[in-house]
This record gives sequence, C-alpha cells and structure tokens, in this order.
Amino acid sequence: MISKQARVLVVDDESDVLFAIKLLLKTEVREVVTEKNPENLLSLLRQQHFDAILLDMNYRAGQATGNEGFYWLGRILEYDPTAAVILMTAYGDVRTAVRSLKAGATDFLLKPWHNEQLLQTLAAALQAKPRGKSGGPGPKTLPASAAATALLGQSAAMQEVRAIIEKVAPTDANVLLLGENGTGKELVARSLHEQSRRAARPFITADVAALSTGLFESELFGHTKGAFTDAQASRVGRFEAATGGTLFLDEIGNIPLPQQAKLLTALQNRQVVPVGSNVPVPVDIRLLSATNAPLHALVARGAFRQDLMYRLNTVEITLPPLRERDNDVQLLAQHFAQVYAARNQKLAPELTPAAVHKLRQYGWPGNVRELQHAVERAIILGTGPVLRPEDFHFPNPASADKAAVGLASAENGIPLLEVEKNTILRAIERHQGNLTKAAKELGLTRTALYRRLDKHGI
Ligand SMILES: Nc1ncnc2c1ncn2[C@@H]1O[C@H](COP(=O)(O)OP(=O)(O)OP(=O)(O)O)[C@@H](O)[C@H]1O
Repeated sequence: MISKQARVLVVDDESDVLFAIKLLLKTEVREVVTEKNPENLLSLLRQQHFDAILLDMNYRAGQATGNEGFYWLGRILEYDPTAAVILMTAYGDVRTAVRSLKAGATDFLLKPWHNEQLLQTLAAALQAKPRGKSGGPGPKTLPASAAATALLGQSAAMQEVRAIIEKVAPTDANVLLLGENGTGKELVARSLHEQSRRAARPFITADVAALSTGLFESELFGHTKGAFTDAQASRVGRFEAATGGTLFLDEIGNIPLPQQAKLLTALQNRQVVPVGSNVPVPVDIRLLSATNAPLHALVARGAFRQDLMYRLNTVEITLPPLRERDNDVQLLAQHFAQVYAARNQKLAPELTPAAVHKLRQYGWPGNVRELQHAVERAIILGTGPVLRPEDFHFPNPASADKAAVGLASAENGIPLLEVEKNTILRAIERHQGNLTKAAKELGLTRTALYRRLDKHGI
C-alpha cells in the first residue's frame, strides 16, 4: 500500500501524462507535484523533499534513446543518492530496463501503464527506500555527494573567496553573496553550509524574486489549513523547514519594499507567523542570501531597505566575473570537459592551445554557467580526441570582445545610456553607497555625479 504521507514528483514533457498521473495519485498520496521541464528538477529537489520521483526518459520529439532520462537520473542521484526514482518510457525494452536499474533507478515503468501496475511500482519503490519523515518542504540533510561540488579556481580572487569561506563557514554569521549571474553564488552558499556546524541539517533555498506577492508569505512563513482558497492543508514554510540548518534566499535584491519589511520582521524576531495563524513559530536558521543586483546602489536610491541589508550582510562576499579570472577559464573548462565526457561515455578530450586562447579571450557574460554549457555542447557535438576553437560557438559574437562585456556587464547590446547608468551603479556599489568616493573613481565632481543620478533616475 502507498503511504498516504508520500510526496511524489512526476517529470514528463507531456501534459496529458502529468494530468493522468496526478489524477490517479491524488487520492493515494499526500502531494503530487508535476513538472514538464527536467531543467527545473534540481531546483525542485532543493526546495522540497520527495519520497519518490517518476521520471520520463525522453524529452525531445523523435528521441527514444532514453539518454536524457539517464542524464537526469544521474543528476538526481548525484544530489541525493537515496532518491527513489522510477524511470518511465514508451520505448522500453529489457536492455533499457536493465541499464536504468544499473544506473541506480529504483524501478522501471513502461508507457502506456496500467494504473494498478503504476500504484504497485510506486508502493514498492516507497518501501524499498524508506526515507526521512514526509511533510514540509524537504527538511532533510544535504547528501554527501552534493558536498563534493568543489569551488574551483586558482585566481587570486577565488583563493581569497575560499579563504573567507573557511573563516566564516563555522560561524553563524549571515552572509550576503554578490556577483553577476553564473559566478557561483549558490555554490558558495552550499560550501558555507557544508563547512558549517549545521551541515547535517537542511539546506533550504528560496528564489524570492520568483515568488509573487501572494505567495511570498505562505512560501516563506507557511500557512494554516483554509488560510486561503487553495490551502487545503497546513504547510510549513521555508524558514521553518530550514530550522537547525541554513536558509538561502536567492535574488534578494528584487523583492518589493513591503516584502522586505516582512522579511526584516521575521529576521529581527527570529520567528515567523504562518499565514492564517496568529501563533508565532520560533526559527533557528543561518541566513545566506545572494543577488546580482547592485544592492548598495539600491539602498542609496531607497529601493532596498538599509536596515534589512545590514541584517543580511554581516559578511559580504563578492564573486568576480569570469572575464576577470583568466587563469580560471582553462581550469574550469578542463574540469567541465572531464565531467561531461564521463557523462556521455566519452574519453575526456584535451583542449588545444588555440581553443584555450579563444575561451580566455571571450567575455563570458553568463560567467561559469555559460562556460559549463559551452563545454557541454562541445563535448556532445565534438568528434575528435581534442577540443579545437571551432568546437566552441558563442551565441553573441559581441561578447568575444571582453572589454565591451566588462563595460556592458551581463547584458548584451545594451544602449550607451544604460551602460553609463550601470557603470555609475557599479561604482556606487563598490564604494558601498559613498557618493564622494564613487564620483572620484568615475572622474566626476560630486555635482556632476548628482546630475547623472538625476538623469538616470537613480
Ligand atoms: N568556481 C567554480 N567551480 C566549479 N563550478 C562552478 C564554479 N562557479 C560556478 N560553478 C558552476 O557554475 C554554475 C552556476 O553557478 P551558480 O548557480 O552557483 O551561480 P550563481 O551566481 O548562483 O548564478 P545565478 O545568479 O544565475 O543564480 C553551477 O553549475 C556551478 O556548479
């Protein structure tokens, strides 16, 4: 019999399949979450604990190799080696079934399925891998394998970042991570957690910018049954789920002022009040937050509360953009080449000196994440024993000009006015809101800087 307390995640690109399984399981388990895009899998796992995952093997029309399913199975097990994953495919044969079990799947299901068979397979999978207690968004420990994600880099900047992490991690200090997209902020947050005394407790993430005004409070602070129309059961929020562990709030710079006030109150009082309740719940969390927005500049222009920033940034770590870490490009590229070669059952290729030169010249507006994807593409499409310059294709040739990317930052093709505005914001950011110092760095008088602030509505 299936545990009524189970939470099940179903990942399939066909809406009909998701709908049918949800309907079937609705009365059998506590919660069924459906997802069309496997790219969102890991972020879902970070947010919530699932007792079983039903995973489709093919996501592209006409593709029946199951390779994508194996890839995502690998990612899930890398994140949580104890996950109960049932692979589903319409093209299953004995060989694929055996391969999926060897790759760590708990079981295998052929589509179209018989409902009874699906229920039995699920019940067996839930029993085969008894999990932590159900309920709440995944208060579980971070699996050891996730801890292995090393923060690579030989550059002076990365060495400094690692030294700060080592010092700060064992403390309970709140840490604010700043840096462009893809520079490794979340990876640093995980390292901080893993090296902390809370490492055996949950690491809970919340992308606060993605939460609508209506969802903000219930996601973070929880809600009681009947608190709003869809609240059929009470649910703990991310704060409570992180109790004893670490809460990582991503994209913190993008939340509106009213939500900032609510967050500040929770942090000050060290307690949350679930929506629909008037009973405060004490929380013991270590708070890490991150943003790619120029937070100090936002404070300077009143868009972000200063008192909240002071709560968040007991320690501040700024991750430098990849274009300023020449030395790291080669190291990271070789690392990703090994990872993706192994994942695609290929021998790890060397990078030719010309390929390394091309990568070092490029501006990497998407930083390490973009490099990771560029190497993954090169490995998948490459045929030879080495990676050459022509194996790397950059979506926007403008980014091949490093200086231009530096100026225009993460955006491509932005107008000159915007570049000026960003340059000013970054200078203010670097000087933590001190306009005199920012003006000096920009080669402007204070008055000239004020004129420009006015012009840009900063
Ligand atoms: N120094 C590093 N060593 C190894 N991998 C890295 C490093 N920095 C980043 N990565 C990898 O690059 C990808 C992007 O990193 P991450 O998600 O931590 O960036 P981020 O700054 O949080 O991005 P965003 O602002 O878009 O959320 C991840 O796959 C991460 O593992």
